[in-house]
Amino acid sequence: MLSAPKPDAVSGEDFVFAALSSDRGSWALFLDIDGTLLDLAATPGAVSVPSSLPANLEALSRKLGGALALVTGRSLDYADQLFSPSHFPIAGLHGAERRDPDGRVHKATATAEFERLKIDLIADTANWAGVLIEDKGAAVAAHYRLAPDRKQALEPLMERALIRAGPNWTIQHGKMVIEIRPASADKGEAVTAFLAQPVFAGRRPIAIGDDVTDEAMFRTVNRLGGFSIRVGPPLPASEALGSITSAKVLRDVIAMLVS
Ligand SMILES: O=P(O)(O)OC[C@H]1O[C@H](O[C@H]2O[C@H](CO)[C@@H](O)[C@H](O)[C@H]2O)[C@H](O)[C@@H](O)[C@@H]1O
Ligand SMILES: [Mg+2]
Repeated sequence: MLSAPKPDAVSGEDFVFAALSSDRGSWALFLDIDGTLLDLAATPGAVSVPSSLPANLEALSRKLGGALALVTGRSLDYADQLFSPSHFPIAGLHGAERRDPDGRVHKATATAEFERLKIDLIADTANWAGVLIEDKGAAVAAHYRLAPDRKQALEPLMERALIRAGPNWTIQHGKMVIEIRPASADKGEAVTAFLAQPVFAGRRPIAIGDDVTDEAMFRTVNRLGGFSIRVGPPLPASEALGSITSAKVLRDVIAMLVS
């Protein structure tokens, strides 16, 4: 439930612009994808990647000495396709998958039971108009953006699916979506893992995200003396220290930083 804006929230765009235009050697940047770099769309497949964005991110990454990573709930492979031909260090499935700056890939694997429960979820919701099951390999998302009334019915369905998945998976709530994701790592742990690597080590992290899953990386960067930014209105319930109005404003700031 949305509540009143934080009165003391810092302007995220001013902070990012000032920090990354003057002191690039000190900062590392961790960027969520959906709702942060990209505008939200009606379905996962309907997102549009502005044609200048991958090149602008590459240019910014170069200015940061490579210390820029994408940290997303998408699968690593799907997120890579979105930004193709660019390839950034990336964490997928909310932190459970990762490709490090040296190219090493850490993948999460689905069990046979997990594969079966995904098939059953698709069958169980086949007649629920507007509900979309997204198969992400070792995670699965039940989207209800096109059928908000189905949220209540999806919750127990996903809780039962989680029991079948077992203790190595957990529920992840998000914007008009209920997911089952590997419990092995969250976005905060993914940020910690990146910061342990030479390209990122010793830098202060800035994390930018828009959703519940991003709170884990906000907590991590706040604890490490970095800065956290929520895209959207500042919320008392969020641990982000600053806010940016929209994904478009963030993209404009990135474009200005590399122009
Ligand atoms: O961590 P993120 O990069 O923000 O990914 C979170 C989820 O994003 C996608 O779902 C969301 O965006 C869709 C496209 O705009 C939208 O239709 C949906 O309602 C949102 O929940 C993606 O499909 C999920 O797999 C990600 O976990
Ligand atoms: Mg997001």
